Amino acid sequence: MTNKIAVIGGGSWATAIIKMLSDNTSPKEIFWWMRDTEAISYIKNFKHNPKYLSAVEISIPSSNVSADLNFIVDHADYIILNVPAAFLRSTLSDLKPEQLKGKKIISAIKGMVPEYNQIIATFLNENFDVPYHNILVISGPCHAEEVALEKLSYLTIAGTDKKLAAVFSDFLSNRYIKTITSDDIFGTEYAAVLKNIYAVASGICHGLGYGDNFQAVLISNAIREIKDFVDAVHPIERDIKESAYLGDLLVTAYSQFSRNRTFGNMIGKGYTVKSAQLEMNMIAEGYYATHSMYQINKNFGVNMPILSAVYSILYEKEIPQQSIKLLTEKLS
Ligand SMILES: NC(=O)C1=CN([C@@H]2O[C@H](COP(=O)(O)OP(=O)(O)OC[C@H]3O[C@@H](n4cnc5c(N)ncnc54)[C@H](O)[C@@H]3O)[C@@H](O)[C@H]2O)C=CC1
Ligand SMILES: O=C(CO)COP(=O)(O)O
Repeated sequence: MTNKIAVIGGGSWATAIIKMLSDNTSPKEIFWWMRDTEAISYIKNFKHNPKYLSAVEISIPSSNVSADLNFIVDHADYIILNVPAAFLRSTLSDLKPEQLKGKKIISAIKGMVPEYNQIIATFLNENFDVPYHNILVISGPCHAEEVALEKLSYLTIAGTDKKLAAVFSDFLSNRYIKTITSDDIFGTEYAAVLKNIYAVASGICHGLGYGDNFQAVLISNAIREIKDFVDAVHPIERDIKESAYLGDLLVTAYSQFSRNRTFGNMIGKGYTVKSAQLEMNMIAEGYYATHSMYQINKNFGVNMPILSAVYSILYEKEIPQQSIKLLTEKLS
């Protein structure tokens, strides 16, 4: 039986995932949903996504690219969700839970559904009755731009059903993608959400003129905040130095390709949130995640001074210089 895999979303990461799946040799049929009908026509005519990773050649059949979500979902056994988290609820609003019955749903999103302050696995479970054993998460330090360049990258596939994680990871691995499996679906999701916030913090500090010496202190403190939070939310044995946790924090905080760092840098340089968002054609999940995580942490009470500083800048109109100056007194 040929495995049928759908990718939902038309941005950089969705385009990179289409490339990874296409460059993997196991037999499969790939479907692709995106909302932008002009981009779909362009892909059908010229085999490239016009707005995101436009150098990547798209080799899937034209008839498998569509803006009809029902058509794409009904054709697939594996559904990879990859719209930014802020748009997930509206994207899936016409879909009924029965349509996802028995299907394996994989989140490649690193963000929280803002309407519910939920990670994607919980959102799918509570709103679409998808059992946790049918849910996987794709994470790990990996920028879409480097996938386009076929630079060696490692992805972690996390799921409560480790066998399913192994089966799915065999669809993604190829000559430049190595896959690791994990059963820590909640810790992996929360760590991926949090690292975006710390990359925003890193960008803000860079924009304010702090140097590499301070960045190293900031990121050392950030990984401790991540560890304390994920241990509080989902206390299992985990090594926070694994690439899905520490690795993803490092690449997002330091890479030239990071959307979150770029967004933070603009805030540090004095842009308003609105103008920084307008300047980017891409989505910095850390902006939305800061709000959700700040609310969630009211229940857990974990000491997270970096999260609080970023929240005060993005949502309480605090002046970045002042918030970061106060933060520097709390780091060690
Ligand atoms: N880009 C990357 O290297 C990686 C991204 N991710 C995650 O993948 C997810 C998707 O991000 P990217 O592909 O980077 O997005 P992107 O920033 O490249 O593109 C933005 C996407 O959002 C869509 N969009 C914008 N406004 C919308 C609206 N009102 N309704 C619906 N869709 C809208 C655009 O059509 C586009 O598909 C995020 O959760 C991100 O954290 C995860 C790993 C790597
Ligand atoms: O998750 C990512 C890299 O692993 C992408 O991070 P950015 O969204 O900040 O580019």
